[in-house]
Amino acid sequence: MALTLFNSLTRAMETFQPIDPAMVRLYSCGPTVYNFAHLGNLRAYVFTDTLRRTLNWKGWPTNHVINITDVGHLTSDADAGDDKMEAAAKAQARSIWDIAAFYTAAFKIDLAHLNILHPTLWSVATDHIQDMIAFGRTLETHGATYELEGGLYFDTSTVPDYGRLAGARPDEAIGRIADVEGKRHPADFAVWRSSPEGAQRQMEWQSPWGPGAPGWHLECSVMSLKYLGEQFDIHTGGIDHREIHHCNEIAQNQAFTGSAQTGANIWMHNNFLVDRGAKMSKSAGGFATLSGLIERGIHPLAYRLLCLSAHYRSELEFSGDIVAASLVRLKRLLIAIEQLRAKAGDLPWLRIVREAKDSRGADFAYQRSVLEDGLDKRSAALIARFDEALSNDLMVPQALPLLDEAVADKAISPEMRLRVIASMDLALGLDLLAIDRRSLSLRPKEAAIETEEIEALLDQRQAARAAKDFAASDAVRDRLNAAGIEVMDGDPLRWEWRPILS
Ligand SMILES: Nc1ncnc2c1ncn2[C@@H]1O[C@H](COP(=O)(O)OP(=O)(O)OP(=O)(O)O)[C@@H](O)[C@H]1O
Ligand SMILES: [Zn+2]
Repeated sequence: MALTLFNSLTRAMETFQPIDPAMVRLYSCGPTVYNFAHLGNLRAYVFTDTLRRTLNWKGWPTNHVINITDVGHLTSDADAGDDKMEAAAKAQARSIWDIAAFYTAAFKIDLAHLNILHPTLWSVATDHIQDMIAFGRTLETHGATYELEGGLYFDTSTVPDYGRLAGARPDEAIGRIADVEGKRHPADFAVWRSSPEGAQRQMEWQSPWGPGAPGWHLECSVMSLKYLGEQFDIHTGGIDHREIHHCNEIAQNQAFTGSAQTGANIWMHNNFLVDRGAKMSKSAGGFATLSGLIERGIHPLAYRLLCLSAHYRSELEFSGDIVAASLVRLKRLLIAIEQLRAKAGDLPWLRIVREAKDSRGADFAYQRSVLEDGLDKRSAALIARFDEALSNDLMVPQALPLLDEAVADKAISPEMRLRVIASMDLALGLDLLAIDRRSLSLRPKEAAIETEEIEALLDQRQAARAAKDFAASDAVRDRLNAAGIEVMDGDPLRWEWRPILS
């Protein structure tokens, strides 16, 4: 089935046609590593991972590059303020290199918790300074820049359709500030920022424009070009990047190549995770992190499931209750899968499912051929409907219920149902055959009770209810509540509990 994707550039659904079907080239804007990623940032990478897994599931190998921004991202995307890395280093009295190494490692741990596959390549901005300088020189020789005291600036009037991605009219300033003396147009931006006279930055390099550091937009243009070529298939990022960062990348790409090509055929943007109770911003501080969720007893894959429950182009609301509900949904799924596994016996194909985790961009054709070989008609129909949902601009919320259908369809043998689930999970990444209900039950750090005790009390409560001793069953519930555990009874599969989050 053809894959249709929404292209932010044309604002239309397009049939995906890879430039080279033997290797789809995909670039994702990576994190700025000056702090822990917040849950909103991580939604962007669950989206990217779902896209990449979908491509692999549909038979395309991907060369997937994610960058690490360890220099150049200013506190305002609109080209003003301090470098986020410099500011964090100052605030924490640590070296930038320390900060970058620490938060890069923390980011990769978050991704592993979310079962996000490693890209083919991590590219670190500070490893590419000379490439960036060379790129800037070319922009200069192509007449796309001008020099100011603050550094080398890109002249946005030199590209004919500047801001097309943002959907802005050429006479609109797209919310820029013109506080840099001599800037010709508010939208012009720094390609290279010179170090201010007398003030040495922790991170600075010699350049034809004096000592300084690259602009944030330059990094992505340079690294995508270096590893994926002048025109590649798909570029991803959060919706906030559509307005400035990606417009500027495109402008640089066009000035560099001297063509109207934007750098990527398809530009895709995930919408935001919003928390009505708190600001989802690294710079603002006080944000929700994945490790924070884990400490409160929420398994990270419950957060992944929450991300998958909304289409990537819709806003997704976050709250303690919503993610706790997602944990219950995942638990129910795992209980049902456990029961299927008990009936199915040995699953010799599990090994290849595990190995898919190290794929680094390889397609899943082999894994799928093993899993789907000899499927009966009903199972094949489920897979076909799953394919249809994913192929419709990654309509994962419509694909998820098919997992439940696969679990429940008694007309299909348990072993075959499990193979269908395993194939679907290659694209969904919920790790359904690697974790079980028990591994999902993380005891909240603050909880005054051990998991075994919770389970034992639940059994007691179930027995009391069966014996119609409601006073005893209520007493157990109250005890659990007091320890920060909410009891959900009446579940036909098994009584459950979840941490009280709000
Ligand atoms: N609330 C959110 N929901 C979804 N994606 C988001 C959200 N906030 C940021 N993103 C995306 O997360 C990715 C990583 O962003 P990055 O590390 O550059 O964050 P940042 O801009 O420094 O953080 P912040 O803006 O929160 O201070 C980007 O693709 C960005 O668009
Ligand atoms: Zn970028």
